[in-house]
Amino acid sequence: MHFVFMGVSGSGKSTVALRAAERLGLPFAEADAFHPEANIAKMSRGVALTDDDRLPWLRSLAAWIGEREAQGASSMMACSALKRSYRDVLRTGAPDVRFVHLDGPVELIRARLSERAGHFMPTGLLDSQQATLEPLGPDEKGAVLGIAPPPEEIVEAAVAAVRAALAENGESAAHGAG
Ligand SMILES: Nc1ncnc2c1ncn2[C@@H]1O[C@H](COP(=O)(O)OP(=O)(O)OP(=O)(O)O)[C@@H](O)[C@H]1O
Ligand SMILES: O=C(O)[C@H](O)[C@@H](O)[C@H](O)[C@H](O)CO
Repeated sequence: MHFVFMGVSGSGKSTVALRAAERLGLPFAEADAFHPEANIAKMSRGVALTDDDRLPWLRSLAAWIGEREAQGASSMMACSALKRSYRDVLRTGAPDVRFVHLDGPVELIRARLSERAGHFMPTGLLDSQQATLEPLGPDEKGAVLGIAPPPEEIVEAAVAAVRAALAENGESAAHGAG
């Protein structure tokens, strides 16, 4: 089973998913690290990516999930996955890909982004991220977590949700996808 922490830039995907993956001993991918240089350059200039910019990137992420699946491992990823069609690409990676949407008020996210240092993503792209975001549909497997609490609390909730999902499937994180 594979878990993608999704949400707009600044929603806390990297912060929460990395710590949850460490807690659960799951392999982790930071989707930002898979962007081609042209995409990073574009976002750094304050220009939003298009569907065409994102497609090869999403395919490379689906391939990463597919590799973990082939190894019999579960996995965790931090990836904006803003549109359903993007999540559809990620779902091609393995039979069971689930999403954890980190969701909260845009002004809270803007405040966090304006304080974040050393990241290529300008705060000015947040409105475009919000406009592009399509929340999970009722038929999409996953969960929504609020981002107001401190990170440790969200990590705790995420770990519990992932453990519950794995247990329902008769899997345990410690042994990968059993
Ligand atoms: N629950 C939280 N409470 C307070 N600050 C937080 C919380 N979660 C994340 N942050 C801070 O908010 C900023 C954005 O978080 P983070 O970089 O994890 O977001 P992201 O969704 O991965 O963003 P991007 O997609 O742009 O990489 C960081 O400076 C992080 O330390
Ligand atoms: O689809 C996108 O627009 C991108 O994935 C962005 O969301 C960034 O990569 C990330 O949020 C910035 O750190």
